[in-house]
Amino acid sequence: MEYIAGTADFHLEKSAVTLGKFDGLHLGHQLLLNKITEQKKKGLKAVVFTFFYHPVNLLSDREMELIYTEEEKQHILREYGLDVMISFPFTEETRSMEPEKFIEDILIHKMDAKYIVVGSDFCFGRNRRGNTKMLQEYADIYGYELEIIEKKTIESEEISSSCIREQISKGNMEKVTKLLGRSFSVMGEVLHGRKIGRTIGFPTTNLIPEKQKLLPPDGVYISITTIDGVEYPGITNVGHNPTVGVTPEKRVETYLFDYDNDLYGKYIQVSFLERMRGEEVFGSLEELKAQMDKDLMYGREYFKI
Ligand SMILES: Cc1cc2nc3c(=O)[nH]c(=O)nc-3n(C[C@H](O)[C@H](O)[C@H](O)COP(=O)(O)O)c2cc1C
Ligand SMILES: Nc1ncnc2c1ncn2[C@@H]1O[C@H](COP(=O)(O)OP(=O)(O)OP(=O)(O)O)[C@@H](O)[C@H]1O
Repeated sequence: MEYIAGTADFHLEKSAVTLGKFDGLHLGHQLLLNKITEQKKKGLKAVVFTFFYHPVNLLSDREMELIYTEEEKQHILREYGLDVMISFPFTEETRSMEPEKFIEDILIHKMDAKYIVVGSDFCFGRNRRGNTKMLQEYADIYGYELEIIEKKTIESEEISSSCIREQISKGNMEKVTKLLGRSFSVMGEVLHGRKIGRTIGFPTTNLIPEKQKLLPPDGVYISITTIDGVEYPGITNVGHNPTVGVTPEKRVETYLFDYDNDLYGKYIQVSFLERMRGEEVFGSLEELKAQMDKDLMYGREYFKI
């Protein structure tokens, strides 16, 4: 998959495009992604057009937390069979672009769009004036086919990135899995920890997620870790390890059942299945170990292993 980021200087030929923020790549988004990958049969390139936001949201000045980082999004889109991911700079200039100009300059001239699919509430351009009606009006003029998808719902609730972010923040991981159509995960390179874990019989893989990455509340989770395409069950702690001295950054630490190879430097994916408990401060390492033994038993029962 080609990744075009941070530049408005690109040119594609014959593309099938979907547009939006696509944070989470949830079940609703997947409907659109399936539509554009279907167009590959007709010789079109499957392209996802997203905006790259600065860590600080231009509109609210608050730091935005995202379900997936840019890098994670790329991994998932590659798995879905996309040809191109565009991460277009979201600047003052882009934000104030008239929607007609966006269609002409970006969709037609830069992307040569022959097929466009968006959700029914999709808005774009200055003051979000561009919408599906406008895209339809220009379809014949520029010769593209437009498909509009009704918002996907689950139990009469609309699926959106914002509602998924809310559920992640509450630690409702089973609900998150339902809405995403896959478990929420953190991907990254395994870093060296303080090597205390192994002294109490719990060696762990350490990930330090980017600041922008939204995480579920600190605590312990049932997890599955994917390493080189193979899935390993385990239990994961999210937090600052207060018992052994608070770490400066938040960590995602996983104890894998029945795995004892060296993982330092490997790129892994840790998926969160169920929240077990909050992160606690124990009086000693022995007390922490006793609780981790209980976590381990619960985890083994969960996976029936
Ligand atoms: C399943 C699990 C549960 C954990 N629970 C806690 C906890 O409740 N409180 C805490 O301070 N640390 C907790 N930790 C983190 C441990 O403090 C940490 O794994 C240990 O200090 C080893 O860190 P190291 O990898 O840097 O050596 C937990 C870790 C795991 C894997
Ligand atoms: N539930 C859904 N069903 C079908 N299409 C959707 C759904 N949610 C979003 N889309 C479409 O997917 C594209 C990307 O959506 P986008 O990520 O911008 O919005 P969102 O998922 O609703 O997130 P937010 O909650 O931040 O508004 C848009 O074309 C949008 O209309």
